[in-house]
Amino acid sequence: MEEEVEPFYRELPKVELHAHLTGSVSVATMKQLITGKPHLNIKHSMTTIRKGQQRTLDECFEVFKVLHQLVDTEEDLLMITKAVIREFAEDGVRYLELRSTPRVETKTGLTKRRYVETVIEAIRQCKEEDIDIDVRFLVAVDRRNGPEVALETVKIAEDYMLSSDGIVVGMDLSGDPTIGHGKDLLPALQKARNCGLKLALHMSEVLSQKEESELLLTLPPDRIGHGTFLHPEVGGSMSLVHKVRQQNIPLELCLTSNIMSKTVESYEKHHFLYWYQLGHPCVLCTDDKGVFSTSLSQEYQLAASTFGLDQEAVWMLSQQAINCSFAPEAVKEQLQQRWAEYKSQLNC
Ligand SMILES: CNc1ncnc2c1ncn2[C@@H]1O[C@H](COP(=O)(O)O)[C@@H](O)[C@H]1O
Ligand SMILES: [Zn+2]
Repeated sequence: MEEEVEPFYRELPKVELHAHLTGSVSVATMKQLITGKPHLNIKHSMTTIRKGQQRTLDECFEVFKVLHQLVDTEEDLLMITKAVIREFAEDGVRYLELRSTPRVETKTGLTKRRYVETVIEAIRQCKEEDIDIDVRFLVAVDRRNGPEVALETVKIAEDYMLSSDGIVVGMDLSGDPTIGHGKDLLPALQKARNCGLKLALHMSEVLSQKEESELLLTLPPDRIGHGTFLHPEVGGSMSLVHKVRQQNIPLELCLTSNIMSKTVESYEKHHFLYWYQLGHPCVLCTDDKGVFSTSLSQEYQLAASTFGLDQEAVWMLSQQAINCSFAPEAVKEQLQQRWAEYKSQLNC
């Protein structure tokens, strides 16, 4: 898979803004985890969806349950986080926002706070090891767990935003989109926003979420994950499109994820084209690079070949992502400079 990506896409500096930690665990790391826990009797086919294969979104959430069994100690969590960061860096990602849902594992003593602290520790260690990537953390709310857990998670995120030297920058809303309703989570998300946490919310990943998306847009979120069914041609509405455009809310678009989990029929029919043609900020992302056997450079290459983007256009797409990030302004400026240097080297 990796060899299929042309050097231009690998060398292109990239910003990854939508990556779920557990879903980003690579095949090599999964092998290591599976070998270390033979009693779980987990087979490889249960953790990765290979190229050309598809699963329903429901089946994808079953895969996450298996992965969570494999990652149940602080040690595992530290190891996978560092491996995922290294892999993104090797793929040319220079700025990464990782998101993950804090979990409790009573058997091993893992608590939600230790979970967050361990991810932060892994990010710090990578920095000390001089891995060439700036990593931030979005604390995730799993929608299936309801309003109380959401409020508890906001409190945790707020505490670490204040004590992590800028590593925790925001929150994510994710989880099975067919379970729970955004209206119950609105107070928690409002609270997060009010205390200065940025919001990246999965919205309209499935068709039935029109009303919920209207409601979430009142916050408003700082970025939208997927937004597959926002526009009227696929069952969304002009009102949703207007609100997203008016507020200039960037979309995090994950081509392979949507095709493999069958919410989009084919690459050609991906809603990237709709929003890109409107000139709306679109950021290419991987979602779950391990589960969906992809990489960010591969996603850029796929977008370019599917929608006929030349190198200049691909470059602009990658550069535009800097401004959509939750990095402080000074960091954005540094990244812009780096991008400009790369551009003169690549001559595109
Ligand atoms: C495929 N589309 C998707 N839609 C919605 N939520 C998703 C997702 N892919 C991943 N997640 C969310 O990320 C968790 C795994 O990473 P963490 O354990 O948090 O690191 C999943 O349990 C789910 O809540
Ligand atoms: Zn996602």
